[in-house]
Amino acid sequence: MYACQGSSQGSGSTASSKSSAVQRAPLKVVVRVRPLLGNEARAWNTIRVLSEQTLMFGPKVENAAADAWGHGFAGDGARGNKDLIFSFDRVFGPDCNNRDVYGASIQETISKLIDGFNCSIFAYGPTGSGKTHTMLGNPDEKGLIYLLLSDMYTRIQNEKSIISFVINISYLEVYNENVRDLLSPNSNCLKLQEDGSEIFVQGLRWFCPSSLEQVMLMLQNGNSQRTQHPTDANAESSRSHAVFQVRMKLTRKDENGSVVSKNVVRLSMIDLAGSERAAANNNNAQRLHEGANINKSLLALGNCIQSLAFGRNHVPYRDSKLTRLLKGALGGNSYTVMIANVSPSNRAYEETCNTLRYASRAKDIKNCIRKVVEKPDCVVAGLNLALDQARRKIATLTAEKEELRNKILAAETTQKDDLLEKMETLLTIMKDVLSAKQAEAIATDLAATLECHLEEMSARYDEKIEKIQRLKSFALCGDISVEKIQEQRAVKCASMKAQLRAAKLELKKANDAALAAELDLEQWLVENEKPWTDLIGVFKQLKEYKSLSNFVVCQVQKNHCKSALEKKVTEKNELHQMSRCNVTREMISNYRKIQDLIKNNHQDASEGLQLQSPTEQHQPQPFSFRDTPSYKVHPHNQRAATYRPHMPTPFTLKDTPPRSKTAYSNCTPPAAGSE
Ligand SMILES: Nc1ncnc2c1ncn2[C@@H]1O[C@H](COP(=O)(O)OP(=O)(O)OP(=O)(O)O)[C@@H](O)[C@H]1O
Repeated sequence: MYACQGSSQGSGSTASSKSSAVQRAPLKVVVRVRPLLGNEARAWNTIRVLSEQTLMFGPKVENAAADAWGHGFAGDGARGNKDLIFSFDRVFGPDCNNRDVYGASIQETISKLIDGFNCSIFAYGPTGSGKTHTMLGNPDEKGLIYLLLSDMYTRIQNEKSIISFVINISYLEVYNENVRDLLSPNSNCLKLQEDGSEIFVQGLRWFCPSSLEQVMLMLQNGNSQRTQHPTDANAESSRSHAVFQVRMKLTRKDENGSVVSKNVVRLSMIDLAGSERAAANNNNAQRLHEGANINKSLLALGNCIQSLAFGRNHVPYRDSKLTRLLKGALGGNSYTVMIANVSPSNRAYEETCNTLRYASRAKDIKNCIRKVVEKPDCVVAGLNLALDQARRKIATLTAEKEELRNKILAAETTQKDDLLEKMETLLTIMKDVLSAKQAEAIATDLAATLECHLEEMSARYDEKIEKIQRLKSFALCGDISVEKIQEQRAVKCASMKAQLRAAKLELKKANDAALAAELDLEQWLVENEKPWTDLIGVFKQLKEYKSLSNFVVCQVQKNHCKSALEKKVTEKNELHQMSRCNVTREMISNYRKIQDLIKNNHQDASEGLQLQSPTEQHQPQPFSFRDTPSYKVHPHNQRAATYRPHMPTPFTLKDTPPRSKTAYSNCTPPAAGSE
């Protein structure tokens, strides 16, 4: 709705502007006496308006005739009989409305603004005296701000052929010595910055409304943000000082359209918080704190007014945020109107008296006003402003950059998580595919087995049928039993077929599942081409690792075989060794048996045939293994004298050649274990 200017520039649009001609302009001070309100029916009236410029405060008894509204005067009270006469630029009695006040004291500020002068209007007075009623009004009675802006827009419309206007507005409040932007309620407390004689509010937003309606809407929004709390004197008491500012850039052109002059003027409209007695706050801690701050700032304002009125060199503007903000309006370059609002009720006796005294003193303040003409050296102000804006933009951009960096970091983390999640999904799909493939393989195997089985069964069945047929033809077997057999076979065959069908169905399901999983995988791969490619890389690597591991396994197996073989050889050798030992042992035993036999034969011969004693007749040849039948002297190796038994054939007696009895008589057996 509003074009935001984004400027924090406060009261000093004229920072580097040069004055054309300096004029001494006294503060215009008007007093407005509000009527006694419904709840003040029994109150005494402390003010009597004498003329358009004078009033009497605390009139004496003889002057205390009932006023036009039938109220008596406080002349006969303890604090009466003062008969103080005050004169001001204008006095508005209780019968005057906002339009009267506007027409007689404010309307002329429009001409001053368009002529190039800064203007300030502020409402001053105790709580419940009618400041807000005067400045803002209500739906039935528009306030001075509305009336002034409304006239200004009409004037702008009338003069747009010769003057072009650019209007910016801002609205702030000073509450408990903190400055808040009422048009950006979420903003923090704002800081005041001084640039020479001018005051800037850092971070204050300026808006560019396109119509009077927009201005009033913004004003309304700002008012809704303003701090208000009920007090004894006012149910809707404003507990802050509100400053509404309008900055106008005026560009005058001649009949040819050439720029004649440029002015940047400022109109400040201030609704001050009302002073009050601490006792009137019912001892509420927050209200007391507020009241103390309000009173402190109003006291600082009173001191500034006093210093300015007495022409002192030092004006204590820095004593409060309010006086710092009003520096331009009080004693500075501004045509200023002070509206002192007072209540005629004797309940506000002290406050009214003080207000009238300060207002009277303020009349002596003379501001130095000069036309604010935008000249080349004003460019410096513009540049300062631009610099200020650029700095703020840099700060904003830096903050945005930081925010973006954080967002990118967060996004990266999320993407990583996403990728991991996708990988997990892929793994799950792959597992599904694998199990589907395995199920398919099992089902295929089962189907093949069943088919084979069925074929085999069918063949056997056919065979049996044939056999039965044959038996039927030749044997006694009746038709009925053959039929039964056939029936049983058919049942078995049907069950086998059913099994086959079920297996085929399983196979189909497995196929479908595999297909679906493959499709899922394909889709996933399309969606996640990159992680898939990466995965393929991983799989390739895995394949390489697998072939490597196969190779290692082969090597291990080979080694294993080798060691098994070696073990077998060792076993064989051991067996061989054992069998050799056995043979030797058998040979020895055989040899002994032969010796015994020879002995026996020899005895028999000696007894029966009267043979010569072998010792006498035949010296037996010493036993040599050459005599054994297994000994073979190779014709080409006559020198070989080593006994090499023919291992598989055990040595037996029947293999020994017939020999003379004496030949064995003195034989000695070979040592056990020798070859
Ligand atoms: N001229 C007037 N005519 C009729 N009623 C008035 C007039 N001035 C003030 N009032 C009424 O007096 C009451 C107090 O007025 P207002 O809120 O404007 O006081 P105030 O000075 O702004 O007080 P505070 O400082 O506590 O905010 C209101 O109900 C208002 O309607």
